[in-house]
Amino acid sequence: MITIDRVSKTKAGTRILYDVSFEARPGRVTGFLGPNGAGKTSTLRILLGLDRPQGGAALVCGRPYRRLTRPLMTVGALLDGSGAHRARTAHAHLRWVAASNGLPDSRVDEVLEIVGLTGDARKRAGHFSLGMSRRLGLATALLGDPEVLVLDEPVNGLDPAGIRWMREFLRASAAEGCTVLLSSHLMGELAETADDIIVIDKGRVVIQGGLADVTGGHRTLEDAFLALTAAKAGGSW
Ligand SMILES: Nc1ncnc2c1ncn2[C@@H]1O[C@H](COP(=O)(O)OP(=O)(O)OP(=O)(O)O)[C@@H](O)[C@H]1O
Repeated sequence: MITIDRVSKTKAGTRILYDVSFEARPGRVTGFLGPNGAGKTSTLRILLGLDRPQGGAALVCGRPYRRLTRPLMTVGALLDGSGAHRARTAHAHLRWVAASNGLPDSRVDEVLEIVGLTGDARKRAGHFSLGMSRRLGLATALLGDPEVLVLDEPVNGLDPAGIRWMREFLRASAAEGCTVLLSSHLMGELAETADDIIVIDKGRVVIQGGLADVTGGHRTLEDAFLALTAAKAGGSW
């Protein structure tokens, strides 16, 4: 369960989040959608304890990230890049993260297998393609077998087969009871993957609900999105 409760944030003297509130529930994929600069990454960074809000609370399983006793076993996060040092192999990176979180080495081979990187495990992260880096980032997020997944633009850099694989993986995770929250620019992709949608624009949630409710009387999620946000004015999307 993820709870974002009236989160506000000011950066460099400018308000970037205004009382943002929503929930992402277990067993569902929740899509977090918004134009460039809407506040998606800022919200996810607060949720993951990388930034502090000026007001409100962001909770994972009822607690702020910083108060989780074993964060990697509660929430797996995929933000920019893989998080691995360029000179480290995928296997060495994962072993290092596993060891520093008290997780067994055996889990490293399991997550490499899940994300399809077993054959590339001994390659250096610096030699990985963008898509391979996303897979390594996801493998790291999965090390603790967390019940919550938070992913910022997870299909960025993936080829069509990779996109389909990611979609199926996220749907299967939700089917097993995980809470999955992902941001994406790709409305078609979100419409295929998400059960619930939150649309944020200029730091404010403009609509949230089940995919069918948000799409409402519009033909597609993209039409609904364009009608709801400044992007319809040929803006920043
Ligand atoms: N360090 C910072 N200092 C000042 N302003 C910032 C900083 N980081 C982000 N912002 C501003 O906060 C707003 C929200 O940015 P954020 O990155 O959260 O948006 P986003 O929805 O993730 O956008 P994108 O889809 O382009 O990644 C933007 O107006 C951005 O310029």
